[in-house]
Amino acid sequence: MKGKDSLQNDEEEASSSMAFNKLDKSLYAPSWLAERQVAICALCLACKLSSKLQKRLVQESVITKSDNSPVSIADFAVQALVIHWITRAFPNDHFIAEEDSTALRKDEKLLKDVTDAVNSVLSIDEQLTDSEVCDLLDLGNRHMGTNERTWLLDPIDGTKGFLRGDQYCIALALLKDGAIRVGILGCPNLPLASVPPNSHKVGCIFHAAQGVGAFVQEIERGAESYPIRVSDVSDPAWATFCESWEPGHSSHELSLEIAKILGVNNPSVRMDSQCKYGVVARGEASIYFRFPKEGYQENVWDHAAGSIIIREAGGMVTDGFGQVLDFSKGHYIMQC
Ligand SMILES: Nc1ncnc2c1ncn2[C@@H]1O[C@H](COP(=O)(O)O)[C@@H](OP(=O)(O)O)[C@H]1O
Ligand SMILES: [Mg+2]
Ligand SMILES: [Mg+2]
Ligand SMILES: [Mg+2]
Repeated sequence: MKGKDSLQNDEEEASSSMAFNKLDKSLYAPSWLAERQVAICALCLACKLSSKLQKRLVQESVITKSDNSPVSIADFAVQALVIHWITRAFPNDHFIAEEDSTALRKDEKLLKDVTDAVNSVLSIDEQLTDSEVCDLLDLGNRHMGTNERTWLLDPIDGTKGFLRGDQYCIALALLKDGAIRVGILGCPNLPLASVPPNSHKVGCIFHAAQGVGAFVQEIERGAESYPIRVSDVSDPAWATFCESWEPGHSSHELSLEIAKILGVNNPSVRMDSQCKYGVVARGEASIYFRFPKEGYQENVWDHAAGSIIIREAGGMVTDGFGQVLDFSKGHYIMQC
């Protein structure tokens, strides 16, 4: 079964919509085809790089940031690579990304390792210099205007999982006119699972665009996309919920308490990163609970891509009070 709204079909849809567009602009909904194609290509390459780096992980190359969270060569290298790829196609676009070059500019060896890592997946004529890598990283800190096209990037989401050898993902979303329009999650360690005929394979990319639907595919350029839907379980007794692996990121006690009140019988699925959104979007779990400590402000790049994938798969993402999330105010998520 191939998705009715897969990337290939979008091409025809987009060209016929162009004619339609001339008649009535207000009825024309863009399918963000070029953005999705470029972003999927970027994440295919980035997943290849992160998988390589996860296999030869050297703990000494892990730095602790000012908020006590870890960052590795992979976080820097993937951010530079993805921004390089997106900027080539869309040179005027802006970025809000998790990392910057501060640590690398102070450590020659670390910078060289990061540049070597990025160049290991680029062709000979595309090789980047140390200074280009730093500049690309810092494009992630450009402030946006209200209507600018802005990509929200988490180069390695779930860095703790990545360092443990577990789940992590690369998360990219496009914000335009105050709303998330496109979301892509590259999940190199997540099985394709329920997607025949590739169910034995590990590694998948979830992607969605506003009004187009949500899909999953193998981590391969041009791979076929399959539509996904959230679970249709309506009785909480049959529901499965997922939550962070790290108890410091989300209270396991509180989610257990709420699950009991709802009458959920199944044990929780604990997993790092926005892979949880992917698992819910394809119906393998019904709920994702996240209860950080009081005062913690969630970053836009930790939820933007996952949110649109859930919404396009027929689900809902809100804060604890049922309010829709606002990704348009800078680094932090606000309530609408
Ligand atoms: N005290 C805290 N509470 C909630 N989230 C936190 C946190 N400290 C870090 N995080 C965020 O949790 C993300 C990982 O989510 P999860 O627990 O679902 O794997 C981290 O992303 P990074 O790994 O990109 O830094 C980080 O942004
Ligand atoms: Mg981090
Ligand atoms: Mg993150
Ligand atoms: Mg990160």
